[in-house]
Amino acid sequence: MKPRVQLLDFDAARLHLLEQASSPATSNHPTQTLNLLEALDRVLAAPVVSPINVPGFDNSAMDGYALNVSDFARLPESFEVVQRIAAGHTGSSIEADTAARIFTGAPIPQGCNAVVPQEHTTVDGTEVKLTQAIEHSQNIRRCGEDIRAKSEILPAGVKLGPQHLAMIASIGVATVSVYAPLKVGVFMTGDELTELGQALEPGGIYNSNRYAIVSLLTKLGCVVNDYGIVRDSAEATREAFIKAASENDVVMTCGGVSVGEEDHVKGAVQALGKLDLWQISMKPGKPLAYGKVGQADFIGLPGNPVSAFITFLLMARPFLSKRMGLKDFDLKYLEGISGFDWPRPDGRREFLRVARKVDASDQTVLELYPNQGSGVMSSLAWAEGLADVAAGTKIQEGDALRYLALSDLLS
Ligand SMILES: Nc1nc2c(c(=O)[nH]1)N[C@H]1C(S)=C(S)[C@@H](COP(=O)(O)OP(=O)(O)OC[C@H]3O[C@@H](n4cnc5c(N)ncnc54)[C@H](O)[C@@H]3O)O[C@H]1N2
Ligand code: MOO
Repeated sequence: MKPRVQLLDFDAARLHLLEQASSPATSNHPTQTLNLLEALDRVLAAPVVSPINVPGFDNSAMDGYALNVSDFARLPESFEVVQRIAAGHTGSSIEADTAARIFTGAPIPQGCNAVVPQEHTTVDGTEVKLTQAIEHSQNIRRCGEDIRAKSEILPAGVKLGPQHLAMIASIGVATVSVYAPLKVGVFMTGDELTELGQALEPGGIYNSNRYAIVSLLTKLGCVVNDYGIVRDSAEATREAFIKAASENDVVMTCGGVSVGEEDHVKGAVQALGKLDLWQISMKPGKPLAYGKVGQADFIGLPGNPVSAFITFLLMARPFLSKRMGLKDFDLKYLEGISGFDWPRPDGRREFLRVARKVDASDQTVLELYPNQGSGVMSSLAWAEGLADVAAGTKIQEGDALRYLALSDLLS
């Protein structure tokens, strides 16, 4: 009998994988200069420094009256309105105990030390009376209170979302330096795989993982080169690797990493490069493999559809994110409570497909999908999270349970 293979600890394998992920700054990955709207979802390659203050001048936060109050302890009966300042226009200095009609965003005139919203006033001709107490500096947005000139507003490694683009636009910067996307060559292995549009032969299945992996990579911001289906032969697998490794930063395969004699992926990697990791204590996803083929990183996902998806999210995604230069690449756990019993745990760490409910005391209760099989994609389509159950650990309803939100993993 062959000795039982020692599986690699999930965290140790994950950390090892992350250590192998060279950041684009150290690997001289090319950068691009893009206009802001083209840079959505791209990774900043250099910090953004503001040339200006934002706001660029003290301005009103309200439609109302800009006051020059000489003594906040002894307010005059009323203030005379001596000028009108709209946004985009500048006023002139206002004298003690006079006011300017002012609008949101308009520059605060010299002498003004408080703005009252118009709802807190009564107006009689050119006189404005206050109906509520006021404080020094109220409703004045100060120059530079959002962004200081010469300050770094975003570090390298930020994935540019709409909020970042707006912030960069507010300092008048029209272009940013981002990393060129990572090129990932993908192929699926298996004689049973059938492309959509073709009739299924006996024993055939549709190549559904292609749609998972290509879209997961695209969503992450990678350029995907899809090499299609590679038949179960050592030669075809080697040829596919040689081509994909010469044309991409990373080669990702799916299937053919288990122990059967039709599993040619590992052998091809060992022949052409180096197999660094294989067989991890996780369920689903045990046969996940990592290595190098030429200059390219190799990630071998298992063929079972749920295993491929989950190993992508938990292992490949953090690796690729770090490789893409993202500073925020690791898993983010949330706390919940089990809504189920798990009396027969596996010897591997398990990632269970769960949905979230909020109970009467506002706690997140995790409900289990009944079929946790590695081929059951309905479990993932239904799920909102992956509950993390330590190897060999029984769970009882009501126990604390950490989980990863799919909305985060798929963002
Ligand atoms: N004797 C053993 N058998 C298996 C072991 C083991 O340790 N000993 N491990 C099992 C585990 S765990 C997994 S996960 C799978 C993974 O195997 P492979 O990565 O080699 O994948 P395949 O054998 O090629 O396929 C597995 C399964 O997935 C289907 N598949 C494959 N590619 C696709 C695709 N592109 N789209 C949809 N479905 C796909 C394939 O038809 C198989 O049903 O191995 C276990 N076996
Ligand atoms: O690890 Mo496999 O993913 O159990 O089916």
